[in-house]
Amino acid sequence: MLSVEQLYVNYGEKEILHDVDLQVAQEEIVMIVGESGSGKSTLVRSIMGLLGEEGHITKGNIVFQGVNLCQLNKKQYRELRGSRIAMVFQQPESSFDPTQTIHRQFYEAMNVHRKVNVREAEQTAKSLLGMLGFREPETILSKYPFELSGGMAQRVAIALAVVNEPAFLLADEPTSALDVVVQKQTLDVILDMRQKLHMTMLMVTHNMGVVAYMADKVGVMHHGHLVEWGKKTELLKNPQHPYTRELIRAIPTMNGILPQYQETPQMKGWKNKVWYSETHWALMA
Ligand SMILES: Nc1ncnc2c1ncn2[C@@H]1O[C@H](COP(=O)(O)OP(=O)(O)OP(=O)(O)O)[C@@H](O)[C@H]1O
Repeated sequence: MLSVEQLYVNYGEKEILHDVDLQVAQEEIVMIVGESGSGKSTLVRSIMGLLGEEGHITKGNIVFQGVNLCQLNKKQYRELRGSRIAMVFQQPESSFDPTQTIHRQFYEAMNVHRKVNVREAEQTAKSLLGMLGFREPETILSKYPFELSGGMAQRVAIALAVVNEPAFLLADEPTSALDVVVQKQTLDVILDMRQKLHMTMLMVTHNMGVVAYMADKVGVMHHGHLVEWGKKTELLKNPQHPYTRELIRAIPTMNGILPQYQETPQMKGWKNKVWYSETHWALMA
């Protein structure tokens, strides 16, 4: 589905990403962890084609569904964003126009990619918001972004990101600005969306608890290098790189021992999922 091949990225003269290689298969959730400044957001921005004036790919390829994204022009990239690849940001405000109602934002997000009428946009938005657990979606649609709480706004931002049913969703720390309870609800919503819309995902987090909860594969970034890459279960049980060991040791648990995986009935059909009690979750957030 997506393959990052020997990617080197600079901001100006400074090399930020060095020889990054990873593959994301259909419907997989890949999580990228690493300390602040290790290059996680730069990797996501490279995939989205949003490196800005200073940033550029100096070497390597990003291949999505057989197309080399590094060869797209700005117009082609714009067409891809929001339709086949979408993004959820850390701050939900980044996804909204503060001067428009939520309904208008759904309408415009859909209209960029295909002609829809207001009623059709409303129906789609209501159905998505319903899926995301809003009991009265029409009330949400009539609101302005500032009228939503942080947790509500992030769920609406997720709905807006997936309104055109993208094949691939990128998320840069989508829950770190939220409180612990809302964090878990939001992550569950993302898992639910993945299942309902058959999306593939790459998500950045600094939280190993989140990785343990929902990743299939994990990449660990350190000083712009992808120092470890593999299936979550293997990586958590048998980390190879000293930095990964450090990250895992830092997961707070009640007894200081890495929690054991438990297969539960809720996980039926969800390969490699890890279940934690609410208490455990709160401790790890
Ligand atoms: N627009 C920019 N211009 C110049 N340097 C930048 C720019 N954006 C990021 N950098 C630098 O690139 C490096 C990687 O930053 P990046 O934001 O990708 O790291 P990160 O792992 O996402 O960090 P965080 O977890 O704090 O968001 C850092 O040294 C940062 O200072």
